[in-house]
Amino acid sequence: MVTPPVVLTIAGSDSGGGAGIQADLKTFAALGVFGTSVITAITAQNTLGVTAVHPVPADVVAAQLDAVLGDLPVVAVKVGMISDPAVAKVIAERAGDLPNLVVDPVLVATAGSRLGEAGVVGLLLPYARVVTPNRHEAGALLGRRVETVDEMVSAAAELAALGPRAVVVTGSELALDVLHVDGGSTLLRGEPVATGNNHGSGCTFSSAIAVRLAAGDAVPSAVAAAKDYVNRGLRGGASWRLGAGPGPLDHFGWSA
Ligand SMILES: Nc1ncnc2c1ncn2[C@@H]1O[C@H](COP(=O)(O)OP(=O)(O)OP(=O)(O)O)[C@@H](O)[C@H]1O
Ligand SMILES: Cc1ncc(CO)c(N)n1
Repeated sequence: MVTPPVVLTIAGSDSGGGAGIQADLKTFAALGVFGTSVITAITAQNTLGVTAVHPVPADVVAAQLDAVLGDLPVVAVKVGMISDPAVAKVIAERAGDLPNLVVDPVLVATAGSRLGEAGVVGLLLPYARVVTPNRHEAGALLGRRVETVDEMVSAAAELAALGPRAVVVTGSELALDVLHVDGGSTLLRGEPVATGNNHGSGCTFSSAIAVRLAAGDAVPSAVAAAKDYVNRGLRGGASWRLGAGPGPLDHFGWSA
């Protein structure tokens, strides 16, 4: 086999396996890249919720980053859960070594637990090639409500003005996302999937974007491919039962 591209996720661990680092590494494996990981926090979590969060100290995050970047040829990076400003600073200081940086603002888990702060995630926006908030996260970053499609369009443009080269405000169950890139906005319409199993959809989406950027795609085609991959994962997992709450996606096409 030829040497695969190396992609890095900097994120929190979800013990339930559906979101966070676990969703990211599954996405990387499914899409044919070699996944590496820097863990920012350990969460005790399942499909019903989060029962404990243990942040990893900033110096240990820095050591993980240096270990990966000092040895492996990372070509794209996804950032998920960051709850500590000192960890955001460690990442920002190494931004020059983090190509194709996709930042997924993780603020609240599906079941309602707080996992991050808008003020901390905001520190990373200037370094991002792509930022992928859902409507709620976009609203938290801007300090107002973002609900309608018009509000998603203006939020994407305002977030782009904070420094990232592109912004995707995702519409969750609407399957309608707004992409802002190169000064213009595009509506991305997907096929809505009727499913309760959406735990980790945002993690999967941002990781899949990083994979396509690693392959050299421009942002619009990377985002379109990621949206398609998430849609297949949601459809595949729509009728399985993994846990009593919102379950994970089918990352590997097992249900196809
Ligand atoms: N039920 C659905 N049917 C079709 N597409 C969906 C559905 N739910 C989410 N998506 C798509 O999945 C992608 C991820 O966006 P989503 O808004 O779910 O992320 P998120 O809310 O950040 O996820 P998370 O719950 O992991 O935080 C987007 O392209 C969105 O349109
Ligand atoms: C660790 C972690 N990261 C991200 C999310 C968002 O889905 C989650 N629930 N848990």
